Amino acid sequence: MITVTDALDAIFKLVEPLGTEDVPLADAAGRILAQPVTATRLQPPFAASAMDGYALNGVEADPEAMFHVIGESAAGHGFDGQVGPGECVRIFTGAPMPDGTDRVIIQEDVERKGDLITLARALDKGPHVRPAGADFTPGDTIPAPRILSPADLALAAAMNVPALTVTRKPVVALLATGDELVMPGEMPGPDQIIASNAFGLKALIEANGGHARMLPIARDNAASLRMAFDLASDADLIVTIGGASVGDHDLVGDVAADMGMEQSFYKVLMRPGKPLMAGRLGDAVMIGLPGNPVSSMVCGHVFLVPALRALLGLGTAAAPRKSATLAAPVTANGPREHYMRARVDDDQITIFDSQDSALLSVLAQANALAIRPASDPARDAGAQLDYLPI
Ligand SMILES: Nc1nc2c(c(=O)[nH]1)N[C@H]1C(S)=C(S)[C@@H](COP(=O)(O)OP(=O)(O)OC[C@H]3O[C@@H](n4cnc5c(N)ncnc54)[C@H](O)[C@@H]3O)O[C@H]1N2
Ligand code: MOO
Repeated sequence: MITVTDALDAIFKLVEPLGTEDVPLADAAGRILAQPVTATRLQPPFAASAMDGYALNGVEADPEAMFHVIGESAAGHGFDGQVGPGECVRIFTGAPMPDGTDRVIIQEDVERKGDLITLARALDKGPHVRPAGADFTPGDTIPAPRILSPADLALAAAMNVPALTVTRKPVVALLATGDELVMPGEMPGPDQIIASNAFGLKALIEANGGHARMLPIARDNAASLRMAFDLASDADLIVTIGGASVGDHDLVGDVAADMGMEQSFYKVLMRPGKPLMAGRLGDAVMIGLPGNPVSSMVCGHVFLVPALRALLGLGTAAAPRKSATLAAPVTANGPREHYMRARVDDDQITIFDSQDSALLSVLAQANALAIRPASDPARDAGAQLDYLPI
């Protein structure tokens, strides 16, 4: 058995960042920017008013001074002329500042009669002008790689870049295995249960930039498993669920090996998740998850999400950990790194009593996986403990 760190490194060795594609801005949210975006223009492209009011030369802006209104500058329709001493231009937010002006007096500080304005005795500070290029100038970039946020897309749009080069979405084939499984909504036989794992994993994959494709459930025989593997041959990542352990009906490893899977490792010093396997099958990376529902989700957080990030060109790093204060003492841990369902509230971590890897209800209450290192000694309440937010 290998450690979690060695298993993750072995998975990273199997994974290469995927190629790129161009997508329109409107479809780019959450995608991974693969090439930096570079501005070729100024924003704003001219000095612009930040308020509705009157543009004038700031040195003349004395309390109660009077000015002639000689024109108007609105957003999309600037004022072409020159503004001289004693003159001003009616101006609106976003409009170009006319030549000869450098300050906007907000209209609340102005009394207007016909074409004459009088400034108030006490003036708002101003100048309420956004200099040309205040937001960005040619050559400014949105660096890559990054997960495109709503703000990034608005910025790229302002830079007049209509399409972005992003990393192709990893296609993940999810292959549930087991004679006991039926799909949600079907009528299970007396010895059957509902296939749940692929739904949690699909959500996890898609929240992390992948495209998950659920294959039909494979039965516990070689022919059915082979057929399912064949359906997965175009995937970047094949994720099997179940059939990974040592029982007579656990055939995933054998069938994959018969189909040419080059195994990288099998069995990891962790709890839950011990029977994890990984390797290369044709052009795809294969990760074989244990079938116990919580084991498959824990391995999803610990291995699948970092593998997706590596495929997306976001680097090779373990899922980021945080730390919190133990709310209650814990006993010594065994020889496997233990990922324990827990809740973190106000920086206090409470580990649930029940840690059976079949209990999804406990997972659904958890917002963290507390991490007990292998052979970690007993710890008192108040000690710090690492966890993965989930
Ligand atoms: N003698 C030993 N037995 C077991 C060992 C061991 O080391 N020696 N390891 C145990 C551990 S740890 C795990 S984890 C399980 C993993 O076994 P498999 O990967 O072979 O999983 P299955 O036997 O197929 O299923 C286990 C459990 O999970 C249910 N399951 C499977 N797939 C799904 C699904 N898609 N949705 C919902 N539930 C699923 C399945 O019905 C079983 O109850 O092996 C231990 N045994
Ligand atoms: O490792 Mo199993 O995944 O403990 O339940």
